[in-house]
Amino acid sequence: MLARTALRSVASTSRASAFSTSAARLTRVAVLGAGGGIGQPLSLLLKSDALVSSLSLYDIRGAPGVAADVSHIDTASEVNGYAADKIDEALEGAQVVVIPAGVPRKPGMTRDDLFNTNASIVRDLAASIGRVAPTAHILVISNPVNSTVPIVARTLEKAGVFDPKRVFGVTTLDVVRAARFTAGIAGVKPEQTPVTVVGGHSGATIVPLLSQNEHGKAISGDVYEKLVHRIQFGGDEVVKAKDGAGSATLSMAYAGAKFTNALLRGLNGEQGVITPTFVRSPLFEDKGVDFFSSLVELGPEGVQKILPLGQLSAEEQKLLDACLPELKKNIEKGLAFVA
Ligand SMILES: NC(=O)C1=CN([C@@H]2O[C@H](COP(=O)(O)OP(=O)(O)OC[C@H]3O[C@@H](n4cnc5c(N)ncnc54)[C@H](O)[C@@H]3O)[C@@H](O)[C@H]2O)C=CC1
Ligand SMILES: O=C([O-])CC(=O)C(=O)O
Repeated sequence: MLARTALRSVASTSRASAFSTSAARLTRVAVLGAGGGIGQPLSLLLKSDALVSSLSLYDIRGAPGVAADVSHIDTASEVNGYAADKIDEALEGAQVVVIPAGVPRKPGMTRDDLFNTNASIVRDLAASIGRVAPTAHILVISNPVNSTVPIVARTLEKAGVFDPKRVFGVTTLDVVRAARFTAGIAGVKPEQTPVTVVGGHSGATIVPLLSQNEHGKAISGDVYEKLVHRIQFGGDEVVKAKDGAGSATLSMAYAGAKFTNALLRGLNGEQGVITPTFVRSPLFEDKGVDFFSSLVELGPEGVQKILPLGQLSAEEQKLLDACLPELKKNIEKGLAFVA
């Protein structure tokens, strides 16, 4: 029952461009890293979201140009661009802050290899948010997500403004890939194969719960193994194809806009907005894993309810067992960086 309701709700978040306008509390959204490969198309998609009333685009390079460009689009929201020394102005009044700032992978690198560069970028941005927009909802895209989300949480905690209902790691691209790849195998439309993906956002920490979808459940043996591997390592596929020019940007912008729209609908009081996201979570606290991605119901204050995983197959239990120790290490690395 839970699984069925949850899957219907995930499917309901799949209309990234069918942005609802009714009874909307309009929202000021800031994008930090708006000049980058993800930031630019994400800003474009957010300009098309009727729930966004004001878009604040910030980057250490190029944000005013992106803002001027995007601002010509004929939707009602206002757009402003902010250069490197204008972080405070960019964050002023922001209710939602999306962070795709930081370096992407090159072939041969793991997401964890980005830690040395991206940890301090994310920590410093989180400190600015804590100071200027302490009640904003923060959506972290920058990798390694398994560590950058704990970095944001601990930085806000140190500033005395951490609210676990308002900090999210964006794992939507794993959900998008899982639906797409499963549909391809099943020969149906991706709307028919919503897959809940839990855990974290890198390799073995990505755990797709294929058994909870009727089409996913029918996939077994070698095809199942290959599908799980493709969902877990979909990012590598893009990194390899881009051959040194970066990682997923367009599909990530789509996923980022989709998650932002889900959050905005929840903030606006829409009922039953449920999607996986990486949050401070009690689900595996007893195993020392304080952040975990699972289905989360989004509401007027952000995280409204963290849902249990539901029934797992024997294969999924094995994947989860492999996920938890690696995720724990990634989380501890992030927390230790701030401490
Ligand atoms: N969560 C997910 O599923 C995914 C996460 N990513 C991650 O997103 C991040 C960004 O990727 P891309 O956009 O492809 O990289 P990019 O290099 O094209 O863009 C990053 C942007 O961040 C800006 N930046 C760097 N330091 C900054 C700071 N202190 N303040 C504001 N802006 C700053 C850069 O000037 C650049 O414009 C990477 O860490 C990548 O690994 C990428 C794909 C999926
Ligand atoms: O693979 C990467 O480095 C970017 C990413 O997180 C993804 O595409 O899932």
